[in-house]
Amino acid sequence: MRLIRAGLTANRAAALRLTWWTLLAAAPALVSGKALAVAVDQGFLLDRPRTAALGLGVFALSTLGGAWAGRQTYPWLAEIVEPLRDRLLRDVVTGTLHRATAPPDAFRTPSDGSAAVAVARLTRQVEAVRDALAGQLMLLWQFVLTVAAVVAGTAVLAPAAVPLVAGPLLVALALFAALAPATVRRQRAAFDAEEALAGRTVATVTALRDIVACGAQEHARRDALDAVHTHLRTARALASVSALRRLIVALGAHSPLLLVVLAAPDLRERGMTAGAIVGVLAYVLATLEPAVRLLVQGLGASWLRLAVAAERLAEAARRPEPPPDPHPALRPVDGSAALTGIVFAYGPGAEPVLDGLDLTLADGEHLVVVGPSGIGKSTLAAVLAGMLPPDSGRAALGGAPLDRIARHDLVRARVLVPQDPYVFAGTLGENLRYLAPDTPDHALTDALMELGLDGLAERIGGTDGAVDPATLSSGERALVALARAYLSDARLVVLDEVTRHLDAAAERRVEEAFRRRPGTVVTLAHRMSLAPRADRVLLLDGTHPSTGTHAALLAQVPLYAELVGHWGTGAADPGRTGAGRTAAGLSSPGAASDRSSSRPAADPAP
Ligand SMILES: Nc1ncnc2c1ncn2[C@@H]1O[C@H](COP(=O)(O)OP(=O)(O)OP(=O)(O)O)[C@@H](O)[C@H]1O
Repeated sequence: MRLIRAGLTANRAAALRLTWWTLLAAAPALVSGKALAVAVDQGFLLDRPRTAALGLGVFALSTLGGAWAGRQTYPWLAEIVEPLRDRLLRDVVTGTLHRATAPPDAFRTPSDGSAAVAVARLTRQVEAVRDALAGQLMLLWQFVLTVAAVVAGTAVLAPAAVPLVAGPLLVALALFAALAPATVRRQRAAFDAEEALAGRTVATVTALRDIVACGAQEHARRDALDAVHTHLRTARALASVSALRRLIVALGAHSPLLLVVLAAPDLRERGMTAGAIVGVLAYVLATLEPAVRLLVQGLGASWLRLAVAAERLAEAARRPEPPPDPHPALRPVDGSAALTGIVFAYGPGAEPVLDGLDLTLADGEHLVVVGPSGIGKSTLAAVLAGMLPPDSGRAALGGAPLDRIARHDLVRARVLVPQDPYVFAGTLGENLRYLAPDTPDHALTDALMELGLDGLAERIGGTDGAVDPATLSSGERALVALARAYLSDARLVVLDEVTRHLDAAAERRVEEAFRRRPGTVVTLAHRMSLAPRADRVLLLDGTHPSTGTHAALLAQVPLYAELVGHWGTGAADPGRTGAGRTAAGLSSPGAASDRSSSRPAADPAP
């Protein structure tokens, strides 16, 4: 019922059109009595065959018109029923699959053990419910309007006959409504008994050999007979309800006929014409009787079947309550980060790239990560950003463990700009607003100036100008990606060697822009030039990572001094020359205060 009500209110327009066409389809019921009365009173009784034929012709034409109007109701009926069917089907399939995949102890799995079979069976049941629902809805609609037409027609033709027609009808309908709950109960009991009997029979037949082997024939026979008797009892109870339904039809449709015939002399004395009485009889016999019979027997039986089937489908649509999450999601509160004992390897048998790494970052701190090429800087960046889950150890962002942060919160909390940043075809504004769609125009303009993108913006016609990624230089692509990260809400920004695409001046400008922006910045550096200006530097050397200020590392870590020396002498990127890697191999433990431990430790800073 809830589903039907929801369907009708959701599609008011279709419900109104359905009412309109059903009203037209019921029109013959209204016209038929009057047309017959005219044919009798002014045709047959006055010996005017043409008038009689005219009256009968109107009757026939109105019937044809009613049939045509009846045909128009179906598309609107479908408009109401089809969405209901879709919804029911979705709920039932979802509910079944949810229960099938729920933990076995918490929820019952489908009895045949196969969700696919259960879904297929329920889908067929939904189709049956859809058909039954459409039929019942139509029946109910037509009944209400037909009865209204009969009562209105009788009131016009022979007002004194209205109580004779409407009185028994109302009593019959009241009885029908009062009996409905008991009938539903009996129908359900009959359904259950039938299913139990079928189940018992299948079980007995499939276990026949075992039953004979155990000598349990008598027991099996008793069980089967019990099920048969229960089925018989419930079927009889249902049959008695069917008999009552026949009585209701007799009361609602046949007794008015009898009453009008018995009261005919009296009605004649009170001024009713013979034609009017024939008209009322036509209303009762040709219109009211079929309508009541259809309602009580048609609606009665299949509505009950529908109610029981819908009840079962509702049970199938029930979704298991999700078990309470023992680890509810957490949100990062700031841009701080903490890595503790991080071990990460690309594959089960592979040598770990990060092996027991510790690192803590305060909110707002700027860290530069240096080290030879291939040492694990990008891997560290991906672990820090929650893109690579570590094999062991704990990673936290803003006080929340990374694996407890919901995806959408993580996306907002941090941004990683990769070595080869991505620019998509679209306007410059769309590219820059990608992570922060609500950025106002003035903030966009400020960011362009801050990062040195104003030249590009001018060239392509402002932030609404189209960006063609293929025509941008790698430096411009890097700047677009950097500006995108700059405008985001992320409190942790990780820049993976992206500034290598920029010249030293542009790199400095970007660095200063990010200095003014609130939040933590981790820069994986290809040049040592960034290190002296960072709050801290992390040197990855494969076995003994070290952190500290540039000055402290320079003084205490030979590898670091070597890297800076290479840079100072104008050598190419030491990481890429391989000099760093060699130096890493040569460096001795204990060179810096936090390198003395045998366990690699990036914290604390000296
Ligand atoms: N997807 C991957 N699958 C397997 N091994 C990988 C993968 N990505 C990186 N590696 C290996 O992990 C190690 C660390 O790589 P990573 O890219 O983190 O180093 P890096 O210090 O960032 O290097 P570079 O400075 O050259 O970017 C390297 O030996 C690399 O070959």
